[in-house]
Amino acid sequence: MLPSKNPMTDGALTIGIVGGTGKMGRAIFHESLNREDMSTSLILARRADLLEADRSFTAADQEARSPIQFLTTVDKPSCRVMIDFSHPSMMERYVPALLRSPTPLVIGTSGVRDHPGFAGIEQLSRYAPVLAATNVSLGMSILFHMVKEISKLMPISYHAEVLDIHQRTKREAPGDTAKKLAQTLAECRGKAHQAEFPIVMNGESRGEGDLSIGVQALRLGYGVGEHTVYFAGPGERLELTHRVFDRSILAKTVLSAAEWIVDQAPGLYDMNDFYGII
Ligand SMILES: NC(=O)C1=CN([C@@H]2O[C@H](COP(=O)(O)OP(=O)(O)OC[C@H]3O[C@@H](n4cnc5c(N)ncnc54)[C@H](OP(=O)(O)O)[C@@H]3O)[C@@H](O)[C@H]2O)C=CC1
Ligand SMILES: O=C(O)C1=N[C@H](C(=O)O)C[C@H](O)C1
Repeated sequence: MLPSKNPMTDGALTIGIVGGTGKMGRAIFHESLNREDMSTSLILARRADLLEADRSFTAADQEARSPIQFLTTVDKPSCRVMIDFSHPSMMERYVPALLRSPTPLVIGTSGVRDHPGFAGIEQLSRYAPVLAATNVSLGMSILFHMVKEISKLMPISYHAEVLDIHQRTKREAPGDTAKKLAQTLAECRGKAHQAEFPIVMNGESRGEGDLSIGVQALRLGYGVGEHTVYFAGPGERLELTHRVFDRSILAKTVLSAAEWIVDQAPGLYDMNDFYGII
């Protein structure tokens, strides 16, 4: 059931944010304040009391067009679309409610596909549209497209590697994007050359003819995210790098994606569907 009408939020898309205390959760919330056509109606966190005590949230709540619910578990989704950038363990705190009242979802949290809770997300996608986005950047969707095309042209003898650089505090190492880049390389190179390209982590020593694709992660500093795909052969190396400089760009894209997903039919979507990239 959708939330009841409120004259202050009529016409505005109400969003719920999972992981309100996190870097992305905060960025999404603050971007939503710049959108006349959106309103945050609920924020889910492990410690909802911390959010209520946080002046940046309470001040915004007072100015908001309608009150924000600060929750540790969702019983009934008081939002038109839910947005999750948090930790896979958070799924159990809101997915049952979304299944009871089918609600569109944008989920960008790393590691969710390897978590048992993802079965609930797949179930939800039978009744509501779900966007599961490993990486929301346009440049990254284009990089995946380029990697597929280059894999068709690159000789089998050229080595391919992936480097993932993120802020020191990022939990996953390597992250989902790096793993997916390596999987895409393995599949596309495998198809082009009718051969097996195993994926290895942490750059163990390998022979020249070894076809494996290495994935390395550096966790340092305070930036956002950077991924490089390397192809190296005799006397040359091709490097394709994607860098994100500003988390607010990611947050703006997430809000556009939330706006898009509510108009889709039930199903499981990815960022290529949003950007229209084949
Ligand atoms: N798809 C994409 O394009 C992007 C995806 N991401 C992904 O989104 C997620 C959040 O990123 P970011 O905001 O930078 O991360 P932060 O570490 O800043 O925030 C993590 C959030 O998850 C919550 N959380 C709940 N349970 C746990 C737990 N067991 N361990 C750790 N955190 C927990 C934290 O709550 P508490 O405050 O209580 O610890 C916090 O709200 C990550 O998985 C990241 O990889 C990030 C950027 C872009
Ligand atoms: O934690 C982050 O910041 C990011 N995580 C995602 C990942 O590792 O795939 C996407 C992006 O790189 C930002």
